[in-house]
Amino acid sequence: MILTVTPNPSVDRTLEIASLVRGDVLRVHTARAEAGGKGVNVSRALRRNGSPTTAVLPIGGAEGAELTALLGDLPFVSVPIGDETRSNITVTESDGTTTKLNAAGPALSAAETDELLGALGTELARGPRWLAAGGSLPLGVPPDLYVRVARLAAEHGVPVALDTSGVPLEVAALTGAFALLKPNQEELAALLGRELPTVGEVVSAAREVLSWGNRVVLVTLGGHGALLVERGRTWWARGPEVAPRSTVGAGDCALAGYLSTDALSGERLRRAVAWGTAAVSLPGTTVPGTGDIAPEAVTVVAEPDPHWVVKEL
Ligand SMILES: Nc1ncnc2c1ncn2[C@@H]1O[C@H](COP(=O)(O)OP(=O)(O)OP(=O)(O)O)[C@@H](O)[C@H]1O
Ligand SMILES: O=P(O)(O)OC[C@@]1(O)O[C@H](CO)[C@@H](O)[C@@H]1O
Repeated sequence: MILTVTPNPSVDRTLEIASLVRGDVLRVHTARAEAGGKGVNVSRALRRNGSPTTAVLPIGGAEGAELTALLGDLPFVSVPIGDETRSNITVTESDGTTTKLNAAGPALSAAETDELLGALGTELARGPRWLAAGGSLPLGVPPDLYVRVARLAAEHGVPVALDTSGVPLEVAALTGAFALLKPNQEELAALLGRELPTVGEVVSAAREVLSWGNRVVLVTLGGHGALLVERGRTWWARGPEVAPRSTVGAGDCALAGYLSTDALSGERLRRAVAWGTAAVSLPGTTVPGTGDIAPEAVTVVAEPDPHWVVKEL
């Protein structure tokens, strides 16, 4: 079983339009609402592919009631909060451009934060294979929440995969307490404070993160696939070119794909990229099922050429 925790989940509202013109009245041709937030998406992707999972999350207000309904048959444990769960807006254009407007979200009191950790502790005691924690933190929650999450998981011997950004990532990564960190290229660049335009530069940044004590870094590179960096070993995997429909949640699906198997590293990376690639072809925050995912179409290279360019400057 894979447990996930999402301190700041959302109702993801997606508006599909022809093209975005600032200041105009634009016609929406499709509108959808899905359960969102990074851990929630990891759970949704695992569930859709038959892997047992439970999501832990705070839920409040009318948006929270809608989120609960949108979770459908996903096993979850929710902690009631006084403030309202957020809605995040995505605008996708017909050329595949995705624009996202993420709300700050509710404020959580210290007692609500403790209740969330309490609920997580109860689920950790059931002995999940992994805990995947992810996303921004709600207002009022100290930036070291993921450090507390890692400590709690360590008490139960559960490895933690973390996907967050900004200060919570910096604070967490520096403790070196994570079995896996999943930054995208931008998040890793922000963490290290430098641009990472080539495979070699991404790999040395990831190695720096490993030197703090973390065990594995999975760097997602958008259309360039993903790099898996372990101590002394690196793999790069890329999927076939696809016409993106919405990139929202692709990183979460990649993480779910990685966690879904105990295969050897290169194969786990292949699965991550296959799940991520499948996600971008689907609208909104829709997660792919087995019919969408094509691991055989993914190329995996061990010890890739460090000179390959993965970001134009
Ligand atoms: N334009 C694209 N074309 C093909 N595959 C893509 C594209 N964008 C993303 N992917 C696939 O999805 C994976 C995750 O993408 P990305 O690096 O954008 O994650 P992310 O920024 O963490 O996403 P999010 O935060 O929205 O979940 C990539 O490793 C790749 O396999
Ligand atoms: O604001 P955060 O917590 O950083 O990100 C939230 C979010 O953008 O992440 C998911 C995609 O990864 C979406 O479902 C959700 O809206």
